[in-house]
Amino acid sequence: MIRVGVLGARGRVGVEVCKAVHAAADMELVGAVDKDDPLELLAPAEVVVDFTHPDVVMGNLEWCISRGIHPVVGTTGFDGDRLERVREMLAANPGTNALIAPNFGIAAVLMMHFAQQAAKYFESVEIVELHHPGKADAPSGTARRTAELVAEARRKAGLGPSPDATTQEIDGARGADVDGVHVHAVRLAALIAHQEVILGGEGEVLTIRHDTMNRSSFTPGVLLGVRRVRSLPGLTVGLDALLDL
Ligand SMILES: NC(=O)C1=CN([C@@H]2O[C@H](COP(=O)(O)OP(=O)(O)OC[C@H]3O[C@@H](n4cnc5c(N)ncnc54)[C@H](OP(=O)(O)O)[C@@H]3O)[C@@H](O)[C@H]2O)C=CC1
Ligand SMILES: O=C(O)C1=N[C@H](C(=O)O)C[C@H](O)C1
Repeated sequence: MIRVGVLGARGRVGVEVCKAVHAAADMELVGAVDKDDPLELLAPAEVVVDFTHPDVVMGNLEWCISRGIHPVVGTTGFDGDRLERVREMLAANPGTNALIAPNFGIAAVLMMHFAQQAAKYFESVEIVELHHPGKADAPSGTARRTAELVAEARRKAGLGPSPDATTQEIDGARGADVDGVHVHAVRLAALIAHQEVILGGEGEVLTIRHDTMNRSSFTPGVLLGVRRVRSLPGLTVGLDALLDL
């Protein structure tokens, strides 16, 4: 049995993760912690799943890693600096591993992978992510990671920036520039999490779209991460590394 703790246990995703861990035959839910609960409740855990908030996740990681607990992190807001700090924490605590994935949905991971594969064939690419209005970070972690993957593929293919003649603009009209890829963030009541990667070439447009229909969609990926994190040395970023793509 894997002893699992959950941080953000009363949140939109945390509730689903607790249910999934509880139902898994090879896992025991040993601690379910939310805001203002003592982290010490997680002390019996081997693996802690974090779906909290970008403002608090680094402190949670420090607490877990310094105790030899392997974190599986869905919370977003990670940039290169944050990932480097996690690597340093892990280096100071050998034998402890961490998995940080901007999206645990299998279809979402495939959408990112397909976008990366397609990128080299198109002159233009932009990303539109659409989320519920309760989301703290923009652009989403998924959009940020997709933009990085697409940008890497374009660089490898020798492609320059997507063509764009804009010389006059209201601030933000062209979205955020993530590694040279324009990313647009929509926040709208009734949505959960959605993304379109729009690729344009010679007389053709390819749209790769992903829709999250409910938050239980994240749990198979989270459980896979919980099962694997103890044997993945150091820091693993993205669920794709576990999916034999
Ligand atoms: N990687 C992935 O697949 C996915 C990632 N996410 C990300 O996960 C994060 C959480 O999303 P979501 O569940 O929608 O958010 P919610 O706000 O619904 O849940 C977060 C929960 O964490 C609690 N919390 C806040 N601070 C702490 C703390 N210090 N310790 C413990 N719990 C705390 C919140 O309490 P309170 O409300 O009182 O502040 C809340 O109950 C976001 O960053 C989101 O982008 C979301 C979906 C999928
Ligand atoms: O906040 C959310 O809801 C989600 N966050 C993640 C992200 O920022 O990419 C994953 C998914 O989009 C849902």
